[in-house]
Amino acid sequence: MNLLSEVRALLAGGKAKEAATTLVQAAQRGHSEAMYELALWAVAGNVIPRNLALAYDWLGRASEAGFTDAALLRAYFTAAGTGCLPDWQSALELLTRLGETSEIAGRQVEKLGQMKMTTDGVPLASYNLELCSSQPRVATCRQFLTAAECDYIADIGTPFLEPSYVVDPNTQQLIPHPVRRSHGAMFGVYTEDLVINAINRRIASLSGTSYEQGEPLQLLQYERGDEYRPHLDALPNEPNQRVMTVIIYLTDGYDGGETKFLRTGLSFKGQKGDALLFANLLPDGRPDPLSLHCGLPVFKGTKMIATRWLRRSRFTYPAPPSILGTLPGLAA
Ligand SMILES: O=C(O)CCC(=O)C(=O)O
Ligand SMILES: [Fe+2]
Repeated sequence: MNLLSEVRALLAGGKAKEAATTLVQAAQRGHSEAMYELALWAVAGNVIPRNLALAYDWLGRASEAGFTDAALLRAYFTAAGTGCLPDWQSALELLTRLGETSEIAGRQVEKLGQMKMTTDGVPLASYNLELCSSQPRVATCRQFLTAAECDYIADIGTPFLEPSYVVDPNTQQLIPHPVRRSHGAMFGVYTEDLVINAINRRIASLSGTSYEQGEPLQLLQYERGDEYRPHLDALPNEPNQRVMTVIIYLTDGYDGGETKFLRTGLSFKGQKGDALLFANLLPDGRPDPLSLHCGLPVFKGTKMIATRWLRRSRFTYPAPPSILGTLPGLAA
């Protein structure tokens, strides 16, 4: 059995401490895959406590040991400021060096080279916003992304698409999502990259928010008959509310599938690359009932969108409770 299989078997057998100890010892011996795995554990936080700085450190060691996946993730962490201070320039340098041998990195470097931004990753763009409605505030920005950028999001996210299901709180079984019939994927910590990060920065600049306020970019795919039934994007009893939503249309040429605000009648169907922005809250911070909207059923073709929900302040997923209280062998 190889080392990671052994670690996983220990974990599955309820021996979390032994699993973590084995992993840490292998990482300390210079086993690059173990270093990478340890970094992933430190991000996930379900076995050992979440520790992003530690994850960043182990990603660094794994990349020095020549592990490309670790180097790619480290470049992204460097750009996003995950476990370190954000440093776009260094991230791009890391990625460019990786691009000499890694096709994935090379493609990212090429895409980034086509974007207008400062050396610090600040987008250099002016946006032509057209107001569609003032209550709720809805605006569009035509050709917010290029066709190539839309294709990139769809390409990178497609392998992660899953049917939209939720866990039934009563039975703990997976059941179809009550509001959405579609396939979805999230660009989280492991799947966001510098290109998606740069797009998220552009979304922040378009919406006048900071990059940190965004939830992970979501990819949604609707085939014939799929839809997003009427809903509010604002969450019940949430102090860090979703103040705004940005939807980018990644495909066009499908029938049906308009985004519709049911209480005002406003309906929008973006062309590939267009963005729709809307406010979800009333001036007093409560969810705005007029922001009730849906994605109407698709009749023909495939609709793909990218959605980013923007919070009032910095958004981070809370760390899950971890099985172990400390990281064996490395605890201070
Ligand atoms: O599919 C659409 O047009 C709407 C999507 C939506 O409401 C959302 O992502 O929050
Ligand atoms: Fe929505």
